[in-house]
Amino acid sequence: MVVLSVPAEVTVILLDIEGTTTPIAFVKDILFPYIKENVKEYLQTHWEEEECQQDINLLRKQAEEDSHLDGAVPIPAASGNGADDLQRMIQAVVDNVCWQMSLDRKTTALKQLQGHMWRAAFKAGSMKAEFFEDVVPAVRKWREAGMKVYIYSSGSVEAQKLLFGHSTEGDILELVDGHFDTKIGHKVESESYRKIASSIGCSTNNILFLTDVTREASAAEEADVHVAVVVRPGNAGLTDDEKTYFSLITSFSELCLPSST
Ligand SMILES: CSCCC(=O)C(=O)COP(=O)(O)O
Ligand SMILES: [Mg+2]
Repeated sequence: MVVLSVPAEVTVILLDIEGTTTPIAFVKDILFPYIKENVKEYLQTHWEEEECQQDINLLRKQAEEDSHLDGAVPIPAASGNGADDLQRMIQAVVDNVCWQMSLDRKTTALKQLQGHMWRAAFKAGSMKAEFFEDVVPAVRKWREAGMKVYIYSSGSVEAQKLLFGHSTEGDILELVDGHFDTKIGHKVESESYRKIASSIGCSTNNILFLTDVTREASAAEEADVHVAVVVRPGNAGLTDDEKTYFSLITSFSELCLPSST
């Protein structure tokens, strides 16, 4: 088995979700279709609720920022014109969500609404999150060895907790020391990794970040975070240069901690 030695200064392992702990297929074939199929009904049912109104306000703000983009869908403010007005707004939100999802955008606004929508399905037990089989045993081992384990995903912290709390491996939320999402910054910006280190209370070089996306790995590395790119079935292919440049792993079991034999 190929082994990647974890540098001695590493005390924190920071994990991406989609393509790293969890198959991209689970996200693309289960989580995202659920949103597309249910968003209209969800908005009709929850429109008056404060949480839903906050989500819509955030989406409207994002739509304003996106107005220069090709195909962007604006979300009008209420004109106070009764039921027709409401249906027009709901349709605009649906169209905006579908447009963002067609581009796999990682905006905080989209991710927040998605997290709130998945809540019902996870809590009802009709959806269970998938993890690669090496993930749970490796994370347990790292924690036993004294490592802290954090998550950094574009999915909202609330959505992350749903996945870890309702997985095919059971409730594995206790295996995670903390969660970060795009509220701390985007994953392709190196400043996000400095902020994460500061929030954890460590130096950036105490962190090892595992991700499937090389742009995220480069941003982390620019902040002096150690990185390894995770190669999983269904992940996007890497160029020859990327394969040469980055440390690659295909399973968490390939990581060898400093004290391990
Ligand atoms: C954790 S929520 C489900 C996945 C998701 O919406 C997403 O955007 C995952 O992105 P990641 O940063 O984990 O690759
Ligand atoms: Mg990912």
